Amino acid sequence: MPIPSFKAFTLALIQLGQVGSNKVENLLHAREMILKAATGQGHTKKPDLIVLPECFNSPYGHTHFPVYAENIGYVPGTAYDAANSSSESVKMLSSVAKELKTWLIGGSIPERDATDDKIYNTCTVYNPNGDLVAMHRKVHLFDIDIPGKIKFKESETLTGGTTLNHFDTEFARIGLGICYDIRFPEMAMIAARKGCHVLIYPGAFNLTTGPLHWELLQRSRAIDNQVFMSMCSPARDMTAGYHAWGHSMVVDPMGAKLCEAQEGEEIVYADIMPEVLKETRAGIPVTVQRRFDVYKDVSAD
Ligand SMILES: O=C(O)CCC(=O)C(=O)O
Repeated sequence: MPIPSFKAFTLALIQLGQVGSNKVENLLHAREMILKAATGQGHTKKPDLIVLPECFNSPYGHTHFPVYAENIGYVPGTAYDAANSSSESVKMLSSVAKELKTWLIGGSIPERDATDDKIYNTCTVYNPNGDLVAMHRKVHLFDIDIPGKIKFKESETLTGGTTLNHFDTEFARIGLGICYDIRFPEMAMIAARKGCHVLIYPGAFNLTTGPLHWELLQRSRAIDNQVFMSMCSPARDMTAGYHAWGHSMVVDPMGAKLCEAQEGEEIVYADIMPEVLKETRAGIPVTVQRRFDVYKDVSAD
């Protein structure tokens, strides 16, 4: 597929709050917030692409994933009827994308694959006709144990995805990842070498790793690859079982922050300007200075 030419566009990140145990309410609230984000809320431009956070329809926790998991049944490259999907979340996302005529990254949801009964942490993407055009299953599962601070083991109920994914819009090629995927620079590197201009990872860091790593990792991936990088988090809820860091943000190819949410429910916007990518790559030409004669291109598949 030819890489689309990179044009200016506006990105909206929904740092979603009120994600509780009632899925119907979670979906209704997410829909309301997508409608709100689409108005632009006084930002200079209305958004072309709206993003939800990781696990937006269910509480975050490995015991919840099997309970909230939905069958999606999307096979990339084949026809898929999102309006009549067996997934309630897919139906809602598809219909609101179509209603608003917007691109939409549906954060992530727990997905049960009917063919192998495995559960994945899955991001789906919709075009302005409401078609489901891309899907990413979190590749790297969040299994960490920092004594006295945080222990989390997604692999107790989830399986890691096995594919890397991006999608094309009329304004950019966009690479996908989910949360912990950002700690693996190879993934971002491969996406950038495949021509992605922007990388978007719904995520939900925590109060231990968030303060030190959330921003640093995004700025690092942006600078490594001279791309725009963004992560969209749920709002922090201290009554929930998992305390998300928040601070959804967009970083430009120089590593400068274009916008950042605080901890609560909030929608933030960023204007993505292709000149910044072009100027960064011209001024600091690392993309053409690589020494693959000295070391291998580790991003090559
Ligand atoms: O990498 C981290 O510190 C947090 C990752 C995480 O929360 C996740 O993958 O859901």
